[in-house]
Amino acid sequence: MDKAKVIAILEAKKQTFIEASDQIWETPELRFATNQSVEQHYQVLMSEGFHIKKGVANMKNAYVASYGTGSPVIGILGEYDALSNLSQVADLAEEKAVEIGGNGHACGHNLLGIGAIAGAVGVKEYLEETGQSGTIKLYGCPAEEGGCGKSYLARAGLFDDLDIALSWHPMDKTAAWGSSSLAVYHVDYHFKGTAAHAAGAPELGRSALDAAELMNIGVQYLREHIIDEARIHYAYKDTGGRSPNVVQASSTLFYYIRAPKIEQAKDIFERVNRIAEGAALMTDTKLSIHIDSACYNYIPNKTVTTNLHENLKLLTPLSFTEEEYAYEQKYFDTVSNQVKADIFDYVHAAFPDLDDEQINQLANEPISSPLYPLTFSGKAIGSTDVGDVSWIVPTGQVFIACEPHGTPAHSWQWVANGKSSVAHKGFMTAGKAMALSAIDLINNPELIKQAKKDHFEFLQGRSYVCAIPDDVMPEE
Ligand SMILES: Nc1ccc(C(=O)N[C@@H](CCC(=O)O)C(=O)O)cc1
Repeated sequence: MDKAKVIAILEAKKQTFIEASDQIWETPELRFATNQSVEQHYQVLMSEGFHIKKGVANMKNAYVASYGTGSPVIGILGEYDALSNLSQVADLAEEKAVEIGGNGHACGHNLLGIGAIAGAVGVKEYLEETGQSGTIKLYGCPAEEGGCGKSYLARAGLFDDLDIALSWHPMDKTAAWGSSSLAVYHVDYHFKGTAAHAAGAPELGRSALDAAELMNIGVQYLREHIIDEARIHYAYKDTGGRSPNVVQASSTLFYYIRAPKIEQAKDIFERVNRIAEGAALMTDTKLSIHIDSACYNYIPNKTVTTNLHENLKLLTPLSFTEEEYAYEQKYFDTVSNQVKADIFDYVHAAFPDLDDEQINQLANEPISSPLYPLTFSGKAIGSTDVGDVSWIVPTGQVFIACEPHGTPAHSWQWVANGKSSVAHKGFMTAGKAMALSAIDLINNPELIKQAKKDHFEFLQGRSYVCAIPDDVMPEE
């Protein structure tokens, strides 16, 4: 069975995938609470004859679906969680919530998970028809956003029997993913004070809200004295209530502490802890620190990533209809001139042989069509729990342009675009790329051997130890 046939089989199933992806878009769920979203996955996987193990690694909405027998064992990683406060009307080119304060699929995980399923189905069809030895395992991973679901799967050893892992992410450009990501610690800082009448007896109150504010100020001073690449952000989970006339007796801050390497993130985490202790001392409150989750930096495997790049060559440049270009144009019009200028520079750097007119043409596409050259440098984008997987097994990923050019992840534009035909094309391209690579890997044991060699060279004797303490369990 050749690659063209796998592509044709996937195209024939496109409508089923679209319905599941759109349905997940309609019910955006956070972190581990992806109850309805995972059901959409189960329906498709059951109808495709996968064997599904539900509720793995203490996460009721995590699963491993497999098909086939024997080696090699190829894993594909899927996600389906959304983000809070990013509700947005579909197909609308201005910011407008469906439900104010509601959740939204602003990172495209409705597409990500279904693209992963498409990839796994492509491999299944191939194994079925050729009768070759090989197992495809699809991992249903909740809580990529701020929960590190895959780190829990990793801690439970669920990736240990894989030869290779593959994944993808929606993006505004298409490329094999050769850059790293930031390691991150997610930490709750909880302060406990004493309530008292804020006018009548303030001297008897000890303010946990003051402690939280002082901690944030302390961290603000820390930022100058850490490495440039580090990132520290916070959200208030509890401000101690809505009554100014009560000295607030509790507060909780949720911090993300990020750096290129896990050891660097840990070092900064420990410095932030000392600032929190200082804030507790200053306010005479009690502090408790709780690691919510953590994940490693991503290590792109050279052999696997290069193979994905070769397969992307077969699937690019992406082609879109006039209607699709017009549809994406309305979002592209919301992008600032500064960002557009940055895109010009980016295209110029990636394709140095093009003249200005050609660069302008590519830079002004409302949805990006070309395959970008493969590089193993480049700035780390955010964090991802795929990082943990990449320390255990050689891992490769692709970015597929399915989002409006120049718009960032976690934006209303990504939510609005999430049920468009461009978005659907994107997950189909991703599924095909992963299926084709898996097929190459199944047919070329040498590739897998080389990928493992790269992996062990990178590790240099280090081994993966999950950064989440053993007693921390996934929490909704
Ligand atoms: N290709 C991508 C991979 C991850 C992300 C992303 O935004 N991840 C979240 C992960 C949050 C986390 O768990 O730390 C982030 O960085 O804030 C964005 C694009």
